[in-house]
Parts: sequence; C-alpha cells; structure tokens
Amino acid sequence: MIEFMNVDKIYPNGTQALQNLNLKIEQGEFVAVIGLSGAGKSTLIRCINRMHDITEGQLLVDGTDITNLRGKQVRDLRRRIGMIFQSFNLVTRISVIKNVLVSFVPDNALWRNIIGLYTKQQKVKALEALDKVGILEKAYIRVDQLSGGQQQRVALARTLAQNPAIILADEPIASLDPVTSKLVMDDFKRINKEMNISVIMNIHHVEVALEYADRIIGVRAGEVVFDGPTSKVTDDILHDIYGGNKEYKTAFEENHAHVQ
Ligand SMILES: Nc1ncnc2c1ncn2[C@@H]1O[C@H](COP(=O)(O)OP(=O)(O)OP(=O)(O)O)[C@@H](O)[C@H]1O
Repeated sequence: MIEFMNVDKIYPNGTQALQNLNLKIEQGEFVAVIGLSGAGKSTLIRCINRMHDITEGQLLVDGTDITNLRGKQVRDLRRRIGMIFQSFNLVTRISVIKNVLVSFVPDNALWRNIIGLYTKQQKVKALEALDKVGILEKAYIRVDQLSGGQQQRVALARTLAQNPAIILADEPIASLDPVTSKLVMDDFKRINKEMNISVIMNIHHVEVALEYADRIIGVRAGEVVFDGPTSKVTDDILHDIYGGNKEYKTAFEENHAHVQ
C-alpha cells in the first residue's frame, strides 16, 4: 500500500507542487492521475520512488516511511517500484534482450557487468518478461529497429523483469499513435490484473484514463480535487479538475479522435 499523509512538495525555487495530499492506494489498484499541465501529476508520481523528495508530511510504501531512506535502502525501494517514462529510456543501439537484462545489473558482481555476463536464469527471466508483453520474437533485434509502441513494451518488459510490486508510469503513451497506445494500455491492464501489480499512471488522455483505470485522482494546482472510482467521474467533475480551462476541451476532443 502507498499512503500519502499531509504531504507537501515545495521545489527549491519556491514552487508549491503538492499541497496537503492525503491518499491511500491499495496493492493491485490501477490509478490514473489526471489534471492540467503543471497541476502536479509528475511530482506526485515521482515522490513515490524518491525521484523527488517531499517537503512535509509522510509517505509510506508498504508501511515504511520512505522519506528517510538512504543509499541502498533507496535502491531497494526502486527495485520494488518500476518506472516507465514517455521517452522509453532505452539504449537504442543494442538488442532488446540486452536492454531488459539491464534490470539485473544491481544484482550482479561488477566483473559480470563489465563483460556483460548474465546468468542463464536471468536470461530466462528476461525472455519471459518479453513474452508477457508479446514481443518475444524481437528479443535479438536492435531497439532502433522497433516502432515506438514496441519500444515502450521493451521498457515495460525491463520493468517486469525486476519483479516490481508497483509500476509508476509518467505519460507512457504521450508519444504514441492511438492504435499503438491501445496496445500498450492493454499490456498495462493485463499486467495489473494478472500479476496484481499496482499501476499508477500520469496521463493526459482523459478518455483513455477513463477506459482503463479503476480509480481516478484529479489534481488541480497541487491539490486532489477528485478521488474515486472511474464510474463516478462525470462531466462536471472533469470540468472541476480542469478548472473550466479550455485545455480540458482540447484533451477531450483529442481523445474523442483517439477512440474513433
Ligand atoms: N524541478 C522543478 N523545479 C521547480 N519547479 C518544478 C520542477 N518540476 C516541476 N516544477 C513545477 O511544479 C509544478 C508541478 O509540475 P509537474 O511537472 O508535477 O506537473 P504535471 O501536472 O506533471 O505537468 P505536465 O502535465 O505538464 O507534465 C509546476 O508548476 C512546475 O512548473
């Protein structure tokens, strides 16, 4: 479980990105965080794996207050929490499987990493992860020969290989076309349901969020203005989250195009 208790985040330049956040996210939930650009979505997600430090309050992951973790403890936390970015973060000039095997680097002796030697068991795990996202046949192809959607699935496989309890996804489909976005979202949903991995996703596409997530957290100016099951989200609630801003309309229209 992830628990935010009275969390504030103020960046060193004085910007208050999160204000008095109180949230509980149970293991296995699929949560979409939505809101205007600058609302605090990325900050919220990135506090969970200590990419950003909170300023006030407590943030618990499975009962441990992560605020005071240091060094190896932070690395251990990050092994339990996978992260998927909009830009995939892959090494494109090497093979798919080598990118997935990178997730084992923290487990291996330095000499193994220097010569790129992985155990048979690690290779099997990497291939299994690729199989889970449907791109096993691409294992020995260079990443730069794959489409954007396939690259995002490699990133997902790399995260799966580390056996995470939680996956944080920061705009994972922002640079993908609608058809590919659907494939990637289907992967997230399957992984969430079959493996009981929590998914917490920051997403601009409102309709996609409503189609895939079980729970919506609406953020406006650093505050949670809606938190509830997807089925309870109404047009009025979306207007409130997006502050009547025309960006909501744009996001909405974009997403209508998305599903047509
Ligand atoms: N490293 C930083 N230093 C200072 N201010 C920051 C930093 N990162 C984000 N901010 C500010 O914090 C606020 C929240 O930003 P955040 O990136 O979390 O929003 P967001 O909802 O994810 O936006 P977007 O959808 O555009 O990615 C914004 O006002 C932003 O300018």
